[in-house]
Order: sequence, then C-alpha cells, then structure tokens
Amino acid sequence: MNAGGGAAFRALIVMGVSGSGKSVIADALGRRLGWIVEDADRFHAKNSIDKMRDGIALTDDDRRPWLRAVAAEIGRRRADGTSVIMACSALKRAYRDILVQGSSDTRIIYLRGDKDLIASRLKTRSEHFMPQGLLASQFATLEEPTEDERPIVVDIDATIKDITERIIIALD
Ligand SMILES: Nc1ncnc2c1ncn2[C@@H]1O[C@H](COP(=O)(O)OP(=O)(O)OP(=O)(O)O)[C@@H](O)[C@H]1O
Ligand SMILES: O=C(O)[C@H](O)[C@@H](O)[C@H](O)[C@H](O)CO
Repeated sequence: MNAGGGAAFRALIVMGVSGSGKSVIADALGRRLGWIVEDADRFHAKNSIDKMRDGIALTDDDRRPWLRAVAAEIGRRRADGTSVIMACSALKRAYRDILVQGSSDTRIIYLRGDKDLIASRLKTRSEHFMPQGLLASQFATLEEPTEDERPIVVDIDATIKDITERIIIALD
C-alpha cells in the first residue's frame, strides 16, 4: 500500500466535523502507511480563516474554491504517484464529490461522533482558529456519507491507536 516503489496511487479523505479528530487520525495513519499527510485547512482563503475565527460559519460560496484547491492538490499527488491522506471536513455530499470525482483510488474515512464528546475534546484544545461555538453549525451542515460513497465509518469514542487500527483493517 505504500506509495513508493511504483505502488498505485491512493488517497484517503479523513472527514468529519471540527474536533472529530481528523488531524490526529490523519497523522497516525500517515505514520502507519508512510503516506504524505495534508490538512485542507491550509487551502482556505485568509478571509475564510478570519470568518471562522470570528465565529461565522462558511457558506457554500466560501467553500467551493477551497474544495477545488484541495481537489487540485490531490490531483497533483495523483500525477506524481504520491499517495496522500487529506484531513478535510468535507461535510456535504456535494463537497466530497468535488474531492473524489468518482475515482476509485480515493476513499472517504468518516470520523463519527456525538456533539457532547467532540465539544468536550474541543474544550481542551488550544491554539486553533476554530471556535467551539461553530460546532453546532458544523453538525447542522453535516451530511453523513451514504453507502454508495463506500465510506469507512469509524466511531471516535475510542483511542487514537484503536481508531487508526480499525481504519487500516478496513482498507482493502
Ligand atoms: N480518539 C481521541 N481520543 C482522545 N482525544 C482525541 C481523539 N481524537 C482527537 N482528540 C483530541 O481532540 C481534539 C480535536 O482533534 P483534532 O484537532 O484532530 O480534530 P479536527 O477534526 O482536525 O479539528 P478541526 O477540523 O477543527 O481542525 C484534539 O485536542 C485531539 O488531540
Ligand atoms: O468546512 C468548514 O466549515 C471548515 O473546513 C471547517 O470544518 C474548518 O476548516 C475546520 O473544522 C477547522 O479545522
């Protein structure tokens, strides 16, 4: 499964609401698989980061160019054959469609958890632009992936190690 040595390109989109653990799980998967790890947050326009910092939820119009930039990055990785794990909220089906583009080399990993657990984790997180106050809107926007998206769904009420292990086992 490693990207090196001519192995086929693969991409994993680690999705879920803010605080669901995308960054920590993407990092842990990256260490296990030896793939590049990227965070979609790095592709947000400054205006979008400022909005979120001010507690204002992004709109579809804010997210569209961002998702296209994330998709372009995945496309670049595909072109040079470097498998990648992308941490990206990808809350709606239409957003995921921009990222996946019907490619069977790209899998969705959905980190599923309830609001109370995630809120409690966000309380202890510091130095992040995303305020806890936006969690309700993240859940309101969330469209859970459906079976036809072939998602790997993992319950986040577990240790980072166990969640990572479950994802590795579910990858085919
Ligand atoms: N399974 C877990 N067990 C315990 N703590 C966890 C777990 N997963 C994540 N956390 C903690 O919860 C917080 C949120 O995790 P993380 O920053 O990875 O979420 P995120 O989905 O990337 O958030 P955002 O989208 O806002 O960047 C962090 O402090 C992280 O260490
Ligand atoms: O679509 C969105 O609303 C954004 O991507 C957010 O989810 C944040 O960027 C992320 O959660 C903070 O890291």
